[in-house]
Amino acid sequence: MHSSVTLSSTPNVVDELLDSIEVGIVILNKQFEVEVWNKFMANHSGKRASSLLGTSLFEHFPEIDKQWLTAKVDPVFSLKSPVFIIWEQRPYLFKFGSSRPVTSAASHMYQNVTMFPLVGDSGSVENFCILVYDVTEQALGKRGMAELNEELKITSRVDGLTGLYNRRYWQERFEELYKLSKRRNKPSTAMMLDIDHFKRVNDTYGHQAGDKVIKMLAALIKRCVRETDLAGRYGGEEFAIILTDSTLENATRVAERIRGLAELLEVEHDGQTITFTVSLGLAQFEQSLNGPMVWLEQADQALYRAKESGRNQYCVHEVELE
Ligand SMILES: Nc1nc2c(ncn2[C@@H]2O[C@H](COP(=O)(O)OP(=O)(O)OP(=O)(O)O)[C@@H](O)[C@H]2O)c(=O)[nH]1
Repeated sequence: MHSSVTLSSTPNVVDELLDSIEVGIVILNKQFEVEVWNKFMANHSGKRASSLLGTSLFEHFPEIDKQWLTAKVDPVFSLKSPVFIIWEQRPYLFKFGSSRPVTSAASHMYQNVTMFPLVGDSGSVENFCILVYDVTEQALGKRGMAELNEELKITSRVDGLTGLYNRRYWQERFEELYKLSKRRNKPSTAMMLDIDHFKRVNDTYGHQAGDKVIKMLAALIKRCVRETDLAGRYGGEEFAIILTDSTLENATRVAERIRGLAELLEVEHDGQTITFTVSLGLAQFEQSLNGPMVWLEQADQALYRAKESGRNQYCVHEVELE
């Protein structure tokens, strides 16, 4: 028998109930001395009722902040009202291991806790009861859901083949970046990049080989730009990159680096070696720009000129050419 509570009529039934229920039941007095400690509590804490009864709860559970719990319990005595602590607020009151250590991803038991007054014959509150519910499964379910949502958010932003931002998300971020550039007085440069004669790659080596080329080029682009730059797959074999805090001059160096490395890249597919080149167009942000798409269009026009001028090169948008 673990509890010390006795009801005059049916003590054994009450004790059996206390010990068979899958909820932690603790009764404490005003000094936080333990009066009832049911089997659930004994099993999960590894502390038997006999070693706790008549002693302060805080002696046995140093993880419980005495000041915090005392303040939390105050309404139970002063207002005779119950108090609830849910796992989202505080994952647990008693630091118990997870009840399913092998199958569960939790290292501890998540708990919902209810504390309510026990009113004595005199009408005053001498004791209070703490109910501890194991809500680990529920908490993990909710946490798992949040992680799943996070994963979904990422996959909806990223292009599956290249790991770069997809067009929709890139566009969203680009518009924010444009607004930021309008407010800040720092140079940024837009870069459009397109693989030359990509149709030939597909036609000669097959679509899968083409995909491999796109993937390898994306990896090369990632290596050449800063983490703070905004790089996205804008179309099939077309990429858009905003080089933030970068003047046109700096951007031409990045463009030349990408161009040179792409030219040297050898993509192996089915025992064959594929080489290719890229063309690029650059346009620096100007305060006079009339919207983000105008900026991007300028880079695209520069790209078009690079193609027209023989490919495997970059061209720059020049204001006087407008
Ligand atoms: N393998 C593969 N091919 C793609 C993908 N997206 C677009 N393409 C192909 O890319 C080719 C683009 O061809 P075009 O726009 O005519 O241009 P190009 O052959 O690269 O020639 P220029 O851009 O003028 O140098 C088309 O054949 C598309 O089918 C993709 O995700 N994977």
